[in-house]
Parts: sequence; C-alpha cells; structure tokens
Amino acid sequence: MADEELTKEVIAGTDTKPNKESLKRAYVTFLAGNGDYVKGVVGLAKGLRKVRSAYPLVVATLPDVPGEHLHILRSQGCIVREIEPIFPPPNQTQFAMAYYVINYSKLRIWNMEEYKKMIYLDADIQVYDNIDHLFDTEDGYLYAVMDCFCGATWSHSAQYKVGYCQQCPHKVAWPSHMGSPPPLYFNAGMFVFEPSSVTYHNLLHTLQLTLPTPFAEQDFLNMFFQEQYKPLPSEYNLVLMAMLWRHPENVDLKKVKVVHYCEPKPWRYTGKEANMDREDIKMLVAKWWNIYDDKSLDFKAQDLQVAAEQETLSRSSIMASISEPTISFVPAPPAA
Ligand SMILES: O=c1ccn([C@@H]2O[C@H](COP(=O)(O)OP(=O)(O)O)[C@@H](O)[C@H]2O)c(=O)[nH]1
Ligand SMILES: OC[C@H]1O[C@H](O[C@@H]2[C@@H](O)[C@H](O)[C@@H](O)[C@H](O)[C@@H]2O)[C@H](O)[C@@H](O)[C@H]1O
Ligand SMILES: [Mn+2]
Repeated sequence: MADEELTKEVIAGTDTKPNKESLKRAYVTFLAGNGDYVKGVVGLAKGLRKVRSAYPLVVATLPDVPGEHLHILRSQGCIVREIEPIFPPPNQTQFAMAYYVINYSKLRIWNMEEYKKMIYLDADIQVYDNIDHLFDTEDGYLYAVMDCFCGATWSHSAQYKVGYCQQCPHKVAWPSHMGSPPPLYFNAGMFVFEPSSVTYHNLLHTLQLTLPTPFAEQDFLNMFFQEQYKPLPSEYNLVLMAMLWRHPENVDLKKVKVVHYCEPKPWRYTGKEANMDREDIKMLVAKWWNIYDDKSLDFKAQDLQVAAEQETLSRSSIMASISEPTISFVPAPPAA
C-alpha cells in the first residue's frame, strides 16, 4: 500500500474513547540503566498527555533502573513493567554503538499479551501530534518509518559502499549486477505491533540462531518482520539528524508528528556539538524542553482514576490469561 493511501487510511481513524476494548491498547517504551534516559521517558509521558492520547504509556524497565527512577515514572502516570534483559548469542560483532547490545531486551514487549496492539517509542522520541489513529491500522502487520543508510554508522553496509539509500532510490540506483535492491528497512525507534506470545517465543528462538549485526535488534527485527513490514510516512518518526541533514527534501517540519532525537538527545544538548547550532535543531530541542519543563503536564490526581482503571484492567487480563488453561499437559506414556 502506497504511503499516501496508508496515510489517508490511518488519519481517517476514529476518535477513540477509552473503553474495555481500547484499554487493550498502550504505548510502550524501554528504559535501561541509571543514567539520563529517564528524562526521555518523562518527556514522552508528558508529550502523550499534551496531545491527549487516550492510551497509557507502559515502560519496560531493566533491573538496573534504580527504584528512584521507577518512582519518578509511576508519579508521571507510567505503567512500569520490569523485564529481564535479553542478550544475543555470544559474538564478536562490533555494534554501531557498544550500548546497542542492551536493545535486544526490547523484544520482551512482544510478550505483553494483555495488550492487543501497542505502539513502541524509544525514550528519545517526542510525540507532537496525536497519533492514536495508528492503533486502528489493519492487524497482521508491523508499521514503522523507513531509515536512512547515508550515515557513517552504515559504512559496514553494501548500501553505504555503493551510495544507495532507500530514502532516495533514484539518486544512486542499486547496481543491477548486485541483484535486487535490499528490502525496505525500518528504524526500530518507533513501530506499531501486536503482542503475541507465539511471536515472542519465535523471536527469542530465532535470535539465538542469528549472527548479531551492527544495528543489533533493529537489524534483527527488520529480518524477522521483512514480510509483515509496512512503511509509515516519515512524519511518524523523523530521525534526526539523518533526515534533516541528508534528506531535507523528504522532510516537512510543519507535518512532522513524531521527532526521534537520535542525535542530539535534548537532555544532553549544549549547542556546541559539531553541526548542532542549526536553527531547526535549536527549535526542536527547545520544543522538547518546553514539554519536559511544563508543570501543567505533570500527572495529576484526576488522572489517577484513569490510571487505576488501566492498571486494574491490565492486571485482571493478565490473571485471566493465566487462569485460562492454554496448554493441556499430556502425561508421558508409562515406561515400556
Ligand atoms: O542507556 C540507555 C540507552 C538506551 N536506552 C533505551 O534504548 C533506546 C534505544 O537507544 P537510542 O535511542 O540511544 O538509540 P538511537 O535511536 O539513538 O540509535 C533508547 O531510546 C532508550 O529507550 C536506555 O533506556 N538507556
Ligand atoms: O539498537 C539499534 C538502534 O538503531 C536505531 O538507531 C540508529 C539507526 O536508526 C541508524 O540508521 C541511524 O543512522 C542512527 O543514527 C540511529 O541511532 C534505532 O533508532 C534504535 O532504537 C536502536 O534500534
Ligand atoms: Mn532512539
């Protein structure tokens, strides 16, 4: 389906009011470590409140997230779900960023079957327009925005070596002697997906059989969901600086709904970094801080009732799924 058709279809989405069915929908992000990404999650929680999303924000947290940070998240109305890390098979891979190895733990979100549909957002993402309509996309697919191969972090790849990028496939055509162009590839900082324990166990099993590669879980998810991947228009995940620097023709800042602060992370921005004194970057960083610092967007008592309902429903549907016998135990035949 062309981007335009998909855009029309998703934007035609209904104005969903929270009810039992819609409470099976949630945004989810991932938090690891005791560092400053917790600021990203707080900013995201406040941003979703600002655009009046009808759905909660679940935070999948690794054990190294300190209790104080968990308290901050809960005080901002987040539903905290503590997860165990997932590591790829032992390998010699040079990840594009050494810390990418922790990002395989994101795969735990496929096991959150108490939700029927979720939208994953990195903690360095901010939502500036309501995107709840993405929950109404057709089931059976993974929706995400295409990434860019032009950064030096891609220098290991065939695409980079021949100068090919899916963002501008006609600028440097894929060489015919190298067969067909690589399949469409998405940025794994934002995607719409359906949790499923079957898919989850398939993911974990396949992961142990797959050689890790520089973009870690992002490469793995692109391989795993190659058939189900449907591109979203770029306004649903503007990957800074890749897109602003290298594909400005594909960016209309007035239409952008979701900004992915791959670089700079707003909470680390000084303006002194190389190439970061651009007006558009300064504007987008200020926009992020305006939300982060806005006390009126803090979680309030009146939200407690909604959060309690969401948490209760979440717990009761977990209990319901546990009490329903899903696997009938067949005792082993008596020894011959
Ligand atoms: O120390 C860290 C590093 C990463 N993350 C999480 O992992 C995601 C992916 O990392 P990052 O966004 O830095 O990767 P990028 O999108 O910049 O490649 C982050 O958004 C966070 O949700 C985290 O919680 N703590
Ligand atoms: O662990 C791999 C990560 O890979 C992705 O980030 C990359 C990738 O998009 C490159 O294409 C860009 O060049 C780069 O800037 C950017 O950081 C995801 O955003 C992140 O969530 C995570 O999956
Ligand atoms: Mn990110």
